[in-house]
Amino acid sequence: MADETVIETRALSKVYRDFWGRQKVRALKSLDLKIEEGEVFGLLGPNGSGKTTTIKLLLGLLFPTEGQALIFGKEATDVSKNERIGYLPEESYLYKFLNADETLDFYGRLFDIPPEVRKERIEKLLKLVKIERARKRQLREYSKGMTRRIGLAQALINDPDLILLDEPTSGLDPIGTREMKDMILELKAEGKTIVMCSHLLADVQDVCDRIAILHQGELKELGRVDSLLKVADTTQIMAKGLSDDCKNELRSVIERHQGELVSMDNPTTTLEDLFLSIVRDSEARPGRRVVADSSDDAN
Ligand SMILES: Nc1ncnc2c1ncn2[C@@H]1O[C@H](COP(=O)(O)OP(=O)(O)OP(=O)(O)O)[C@@H](O)[C@H]1O
Repeated sequence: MADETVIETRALSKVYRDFWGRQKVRALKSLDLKIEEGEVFGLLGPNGSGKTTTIKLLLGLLFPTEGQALIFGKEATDVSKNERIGYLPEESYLYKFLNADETLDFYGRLFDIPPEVRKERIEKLLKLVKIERARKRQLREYSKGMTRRIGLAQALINDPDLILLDEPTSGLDPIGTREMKDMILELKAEGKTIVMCSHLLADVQDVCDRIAILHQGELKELGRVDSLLKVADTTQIMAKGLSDDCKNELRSVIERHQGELVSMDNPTTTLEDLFLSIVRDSEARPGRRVVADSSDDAN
């Protein structure tokens, strides 16, 4: 990793002006950022914090008011860098009367990809986004999850080295979300660099190596997810098959060493894992139902 700096911003700033050129909003204030090859990078922040503005500046869709945005060492406004970029906007505007094959073929032609390479790439992408079986259906019949997946395939048609994803999991159910996260990790394993912005913090935590948190156009935090989330002065031990005697002994060892036992519990799984295992189980054993037990009801 870290062979090439894919994105570098230097004091990148954006002021939106109104029709008469008067200053309206300082959307981004002096952003300094470096994103290296092979990273999955998350851009976080509340509504209006400057995430979309940053993405648009990186894509060269907006001109900075001050500062610089460099992509693969070139100015973001240099169109030649577009060949190495894939972009999934929050809403994909694809032609609803084309099917998946036709859609990918259309975008492949826009990039001047030779027919043989195009054919091979379309096969690979339909497999990656798992819509091979629906490839001949018009996009207007697609569910939200399928629409998001074909949007991703479209963003990848030029085999980009850098992929920008705007809210990749928004509106997806937990299964669609898990699949999208797995696809992001697959792309990372292929060596792609990925920048995503999202409000869904658990999704960001699952896939991102590093994050930046923006607030009111300013960078407030930047770092590796694992180190930012590490609770420095607490030790977690996970063990299986401990007897009550052993647990008591552990308690007294901690006491003897002047430590404070915060908890000694059975760990809980995540709601995502629980949901996915229930759906998988239901697919494997259709017709099985849970009869509500009054003790499980909320009081
Ligand atoms: N074209 C524009 N003209 C004027 N102001 C704009 C324009 N686009 C965005 N803004 C303002 O710039 C600020 C940053 O907006 P931006 O869309 O970058 O935020 P965001 O973090 O992507 O928000 P969200 O999470 O809601 O998508 C906001 O105050 C917004 O109102």
